[in-house]
Amino acid sequence: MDSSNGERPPQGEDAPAAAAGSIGGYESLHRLLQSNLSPELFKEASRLLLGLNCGRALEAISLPEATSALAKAHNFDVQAFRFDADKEYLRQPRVIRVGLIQNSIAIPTTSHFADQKKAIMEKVKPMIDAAGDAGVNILCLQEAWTMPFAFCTREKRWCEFAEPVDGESTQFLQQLAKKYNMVIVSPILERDVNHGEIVWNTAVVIGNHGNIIGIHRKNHIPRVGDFNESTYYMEGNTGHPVFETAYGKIGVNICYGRHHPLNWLAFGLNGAEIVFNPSATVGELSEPMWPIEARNAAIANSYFVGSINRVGTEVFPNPFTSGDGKPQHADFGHFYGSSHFSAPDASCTPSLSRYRDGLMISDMDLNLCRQIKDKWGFRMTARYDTYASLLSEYLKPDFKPQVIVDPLINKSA
Ligand SMILES: NC(=O)NCCC(=O)O
Repeated sequence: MDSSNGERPPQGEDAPAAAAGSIGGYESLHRLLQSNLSPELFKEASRLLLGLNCGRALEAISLPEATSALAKAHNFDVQAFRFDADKEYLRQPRVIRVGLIQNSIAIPTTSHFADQKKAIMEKVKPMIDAAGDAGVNILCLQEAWTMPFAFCTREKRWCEFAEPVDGESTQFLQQLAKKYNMVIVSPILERDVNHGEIVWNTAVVIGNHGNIIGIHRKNHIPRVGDFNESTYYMEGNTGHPVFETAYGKIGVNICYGRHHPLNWLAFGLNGAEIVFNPSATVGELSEPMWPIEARNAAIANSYFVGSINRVGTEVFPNPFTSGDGKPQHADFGHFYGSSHFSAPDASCTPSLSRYRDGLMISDMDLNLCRQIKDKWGFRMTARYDTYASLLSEYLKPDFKPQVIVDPLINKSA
């Protein structure tokens, strides 16, 4: 199974020199296995790693020539797959096409801020065009896509990248949303002009008519490693909205929210059929978690998840520390890309490149969500009443954990 429609650089030993961020010269674990295992063993490994959809390996789908040509001209990875659902007697299939874009920044972080933003927008534009040419219905960009992920620095000057909800990047995407009849989820640094000009980490959801459907603000703000984001913005105040779009019901769980199962649950309870997880995270911190958390959320909540992570290493003008004893440094480490989709039936796509820009496309029959709810009954068997009473007790200052102590605990045998 190789779904690459773009021009792929040589892999493994054929790679001229292992590209920074590659896995020994390979763009992804999937491609490493594909190149080094026999076809039979690769099939078995893929079955175990990616699961099966309707009893079969996920099929790659072919894309229009225009999409492949853009991928080749702008050197981005493009992959495309199809999640099926069973045929139903009473409902028609609800197949939609969904896209995820991952990218590196375009010019050094020392450049003029206006130039940096412009260069990123110019870089991402052909990828959005490629998605539009491929007939993508819903597209999601990465977290804070208009800027370098400068929150490691704690320097306040990066707040200048913040924009009002209807600002420059939204206007840019509104035109494209209209042109391609596409819903676009745009995660930005938001400047809340009506509330003291404070800053939020926000996803703007743009409808396929170019209208702003609404926003969601990141619920969980990290305080881990160099992710010093609490210096810039507070925990979001928008709850867990689900946006009913022309193509399906979507939610946005921004980055660090993926470590919180109740955050995922809340989007599910509000009826999401797809939850996007636009992220910015680095290999040393989170890579072992990356393929697990989103996939688990898709399984536990019977919805699709689209996971997106930026790529590359962003070096900042001034070195910084984060109070963790590490020597001062000027970058976060490598953002490992690896964007992918997970489905409610536990299947998932391979990941995009670990170091190149990329566009992941997947067709998905949203009927799968209810079919999996009916099959596994997770909603029916959940004990929301007991969780709710535990949580309300837990919130009380005099909460006592329900622990039953073995009266013989200190008695020698
Ligand atoms: N952007 C962000 O919230 N990153 C935190 C690190 C992580 O969750 O892996």
